[in-house]
Amino acid sequence: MSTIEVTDLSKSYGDVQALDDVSFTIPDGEFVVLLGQSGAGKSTLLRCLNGITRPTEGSISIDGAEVLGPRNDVAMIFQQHYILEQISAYSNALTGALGRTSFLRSLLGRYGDGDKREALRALDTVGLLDEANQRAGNMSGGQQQRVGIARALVQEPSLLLADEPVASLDPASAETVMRYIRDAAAERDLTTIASLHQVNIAREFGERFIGMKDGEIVFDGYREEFTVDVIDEIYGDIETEAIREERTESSADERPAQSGTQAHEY
Ligand SMILES: Nc1ncnc2c1ncn2[C@@H]1O[C@H](COP(=O)(O)OP(=O)(O)OP(=O)(O)O)[C@@H](O)[C@H]1O
Repeated sequence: MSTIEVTDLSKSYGDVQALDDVSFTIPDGEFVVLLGQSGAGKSTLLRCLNGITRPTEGSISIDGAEVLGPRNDVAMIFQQHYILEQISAYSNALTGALGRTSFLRSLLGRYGDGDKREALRALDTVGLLDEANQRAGNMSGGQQQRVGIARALVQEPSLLLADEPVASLDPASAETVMRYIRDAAAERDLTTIASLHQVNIAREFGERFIGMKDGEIVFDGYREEFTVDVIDEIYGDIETEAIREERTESSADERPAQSGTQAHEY
């Protein structure tokens, strides 16, 4: 649980302006979804937030302390979960405690009792307690991603970042994984920022939405303000054309109650 303050953040790679004067504040425990077309700057922003990438200008602070490099209290979930396939789900989850375990102890697999309890609690949070001893390589893509979430939770972060965490999953698994991320964040009152490219999933799980385009923030608001027009602004007409067409058809049809269900999702 942390307050995040991003102030006048810019990042350029040579001539490419990946982030352009980005500022926002996220209060304790908020669940924020980051949206934008490919190349909008989402990953760059997340990498700056976890200290992997140094901004060209501006600053980020977590609970008043400036981010100057990678921190143990910031955990990241990736599209590729990078779990170790040869070992169990439980052992994978335990590696989240590496940051607070001496090299020798981790080499010998001697984690503290508190860390072991935390690994089991995290596996329980993501619905994998019964599969704790299963070899990670034998699990489905969605389960492996949930192991990655458990590992991030064992890190005991105060900020959870997720970069396209469900992009490589089928729609049903994507929903399941997002539900576990959201529930884990709620259970631990964990400030969370997740970048997503599926608008439907973003709408379903987001509390606050930050829309990016060409490195700038073009929208920052809550569910009730996150309208089809806003989605147009973020993505151009591509994502919403079908929805608008459905709406036009259903009103011409004078049978709105039987129109396509997707239109009601927006
Ligand atoms: N290491 C890098 N070196 C050079 N250019 C980079 C680097 N990382 C990102 N960029 C550029 O910065 C811009 C923003 O990229 P970024 O990956 O942050 O966008 P994104 O919104 O996360 O896109 P995607 O959804 O495709 O991952 C793009 O033009 C990208 O090519």
